[in-house]
Amino acid sequence: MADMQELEVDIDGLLADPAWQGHPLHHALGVLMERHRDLLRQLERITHIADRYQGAEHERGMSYCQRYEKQLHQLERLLRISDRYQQIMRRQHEELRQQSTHDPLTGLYNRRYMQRRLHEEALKLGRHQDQLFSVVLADIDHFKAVNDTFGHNTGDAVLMEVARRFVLNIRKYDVCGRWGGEEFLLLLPSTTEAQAYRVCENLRRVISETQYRGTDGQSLAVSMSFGYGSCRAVEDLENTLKKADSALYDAKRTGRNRVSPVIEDEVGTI
Ligand SMILES: Nc1nc2c(ncn2[C@@H]2O[C@H](COP(=O)(O)OP(=O)(O)OP(=O)(O)O)[C@@H](O)[C@H]2O)c(=O)[nH]1
Repeated sequence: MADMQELEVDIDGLLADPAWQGHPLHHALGVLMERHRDLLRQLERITHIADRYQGAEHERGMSYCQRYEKQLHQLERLLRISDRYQQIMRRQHEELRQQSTHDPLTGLYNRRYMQRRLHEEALKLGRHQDQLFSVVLADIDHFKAVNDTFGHNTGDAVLMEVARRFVLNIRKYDVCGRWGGEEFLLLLPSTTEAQAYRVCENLRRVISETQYRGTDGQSLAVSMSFGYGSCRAVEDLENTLKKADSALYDAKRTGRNRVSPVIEDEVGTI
C-alpha cells in the first residue's frame, strides 16, 4: 500500500514537471491516473455498502428472542438514564426548596417561611376558638460591638451557635426562624403567656451561660433580650407581632439580657 502511494506521488511529480510536458506518453499517463483514482473511489463506495448490508443481514439473522433481548437492553439503558435524570431533578428541586425556606448562615427557617407559618397557625385558630399560640422575638445584645471587636466572621459564628442553642432547647413542634440580622422568632403552638415566659427565661439563661468561640479561637459571651405575646385569633396576628416587638424593645430599654413582660408568679418557679 505504501509502495502504491509512493508510485502515485512519483507519477504526479512527473505529470507536473514542465520538462515532460511535450512527451508523447504524458497525456496517456494523465488519463491512466484519472481512471485509477475513479476506480479507487468506486471500490470504497462498494466496500461501504457491503459493510452496511452485512450489519443489516446480521440483524435479520437474529432470532425473535435475540431481538427482544436487544430491545430490552436498550430500554433498560433508557430507564437508567431517565432514573439518573429524575434523581438530579429531585435533588435540585430539594435544594431550591431548602434555599427558599431557610437562612443560609444558620440553617434556621427564613423570615418569609416564618411569616407563612404564622399566618397558617393563626388561620387554624379561627376554627378552634379555645386555642392560642405564642410568638417570641429575641435579639442579641450589643451585637454590633461583637462584630466591631472580634470581626464579622466571629459574629457569624456566634449567630450559628445561638441558632443551634435555640433549636436544642425548644420542643420539637416549636418553630424557630431567623427574623432579621441578629433577631430570631419563635412560634410556640398551644403555648400560653406564662409558658412562653418560661421558654424565654430558659433560653436567656442558656444563651448567656454559653461560651462562644471566635474564629481565632478566642472565647466570648453574649446575652439576648426577649419579648413575647400570644395570638388567639387570625385578626390578632399583627397585633401579637407588635406586642412581642414592643416587649422586646422594653427588655432592651430596661437593661437587656432580660425577658419582657415579666410574669411575677413565674419568676420563682424557673
Ligand atoms: N456578623 C454578622 N453581623 C450581622 C449580620 N446581620 C446583621 N449583623 C450586624 O448586627 C449588628 C446589629 O447592630 P444594632 O442593630 O446596632 O444592634 P446591637 O448592636 O445588637 O444593639 P442592641 O440590639 O441595641 O443591643 C449590626 O452591626 C449588623 O451589621 C450577620 O449575618 N452577620
